[in-house]
Amino acid sequence: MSSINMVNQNQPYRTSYHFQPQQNWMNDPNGPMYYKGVYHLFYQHNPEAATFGDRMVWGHSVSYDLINWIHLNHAIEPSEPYDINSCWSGSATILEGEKPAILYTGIDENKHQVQNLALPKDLSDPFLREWVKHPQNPVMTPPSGVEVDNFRDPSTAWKGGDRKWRVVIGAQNGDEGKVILYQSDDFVNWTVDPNPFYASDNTRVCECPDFFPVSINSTNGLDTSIQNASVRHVLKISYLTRQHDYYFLGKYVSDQENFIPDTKFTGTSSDLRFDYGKFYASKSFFDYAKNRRILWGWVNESDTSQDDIHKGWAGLQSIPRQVWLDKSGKRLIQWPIEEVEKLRDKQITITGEKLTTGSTLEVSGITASQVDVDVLFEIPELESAEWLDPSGVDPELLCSQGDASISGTIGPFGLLALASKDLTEQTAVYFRIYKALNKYIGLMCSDQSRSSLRQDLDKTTYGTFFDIDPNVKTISLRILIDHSIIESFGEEGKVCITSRVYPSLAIDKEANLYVFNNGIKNVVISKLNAWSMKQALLGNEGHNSSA
Ligand SMILES: OC[C@H]1O[C@@](CO)(OC[C@@]2(O[C@H]3O[C@H](CO)[C@@H](O)[C@H](O)[C@H]3O)O[C@H](CO)[C@@H](O)[C@@H]2O)[C@@H](O)[C@@H]1O
Repeated sequence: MSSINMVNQNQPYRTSYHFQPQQNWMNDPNGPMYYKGVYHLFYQHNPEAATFGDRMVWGHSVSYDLINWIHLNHAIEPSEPYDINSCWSGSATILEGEKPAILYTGIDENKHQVQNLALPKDLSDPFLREWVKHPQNPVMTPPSGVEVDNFRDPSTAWKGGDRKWRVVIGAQNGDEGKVILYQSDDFVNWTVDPNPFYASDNTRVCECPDFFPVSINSTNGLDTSIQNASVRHVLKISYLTRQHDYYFLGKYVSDQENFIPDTKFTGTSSDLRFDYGKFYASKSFFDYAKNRRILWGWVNESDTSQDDIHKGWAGLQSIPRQVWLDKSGKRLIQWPIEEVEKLRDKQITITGEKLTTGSTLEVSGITASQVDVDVLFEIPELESAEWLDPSGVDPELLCSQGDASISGTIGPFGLLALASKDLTEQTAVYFRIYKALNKYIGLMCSDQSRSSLRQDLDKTTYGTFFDIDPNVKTISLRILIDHSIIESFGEEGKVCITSRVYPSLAIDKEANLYVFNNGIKNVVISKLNAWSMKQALLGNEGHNSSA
């Protein structure tokens, strides 16, 4: 077994079970799919440097379980006039006869954005190592009313009732952001629909649109082409100007090419997001091996570009998340795929522990820099929650104004992740509970302000509201900690917050984990399980090495 990871020497911030290339820059997940027993992840990669580059390629890795990965050669690289200045994001579609196809954005010789088609050279190779660019490329060029340098990121295609293929592409015209629809009989010749599939004023370009159906009565995923009256659809847009992934639930009528979102984009905290921290340019795929829809997202850096150059790498992918429609029909639920649990090692359990005001309890005996924690808090005195009218209140601002040390009636309570022994460094992921008109609401915060003694980092505090079921009087929190990333899932995946942190003291064995309650009222740890996490395997073909 040879170690081939060139940049993993003395690197406390490199992850153990989150996907990253061996070195250099990575951004968007591209073309995830399942083919002949193998999961494929392609990704935006600059093989030359730890910064975004002007010759972006499609990195390619394969896995049997979405956790342990084998790195392959680049799948798609600039080579032709239609992609000579970069191969940008795109998606995979499985065509009839189980034939995968990739549509990707090429930056052409004039720096215009065009869409290109690539097909596998050898369908009998489950790793799909080689890809052939189609002779008719580019298969789409910027249509009228779309800026030539803002026409990108084709989605996975789906079939309508008329058996024609459809695909959506992100675009911009002036201040207007657009998602435009193309149709094709053969996947090569595409016709633009004159009406935008979706448009939003004052947003500028809609990057990486993703469009998929969700079941109204099951957590199972659905094939992107499903034709069924009892499904809802999700349109996700990555708004460049905000650097967040927003989604809209709605109704799709394929014969009218019409998507009717339940809500409009407001630019306020009431818009639905996959994640209220760092999570961008996400992409989902239907895993027909396990009948589920899986979502990947790019989690970018909070350290400086100079730091990235020094480390020799930048950018992570989230743990793949299974995604389905909440019973309320009003939002999506996301949960780390079950396979991540294979990495669980030593386990610590705490049950029935009362947390009085000001208490801090260490969760010892696990590797706190590399851990999966699942905790259920009981709130015995829910009725005593403070009053809050959430309308017009920005939850992120609320989280940053009152940090984890400031008492409320119920909360703040939660976890202190990647904390130093003296608590001068800590990332607090916590809740506050409020009473609103006819309901209780939770505020979930991830406070990075004390995550590091270093000053030159992005330490933005994140936050979001969610509804609480008053009959249950419990709140759950699952967090995946992996050296420089913390992925937090509140209330069984109703709300997610991902952060990147670069502690200077709380690294490796010096990292600690605590449960705390700074609220006036007691809360109870109904059950806490924490597992040290093993390293995932990540290596080049023919080699094995740890992530
Ligand atoms: O890799 C290109 C694909 O990535 C997307 C979405 O993430 O566009 C990314 C984008 O931003 C990159 O460049 C910025 C510098 O120009 C840099 O600050 C950022 O960190 C990079 O991710 O690339 C273009 C061009 O630079 C910019 O407009 C985008 O925001 C996707 O749309 C592309 O297909």
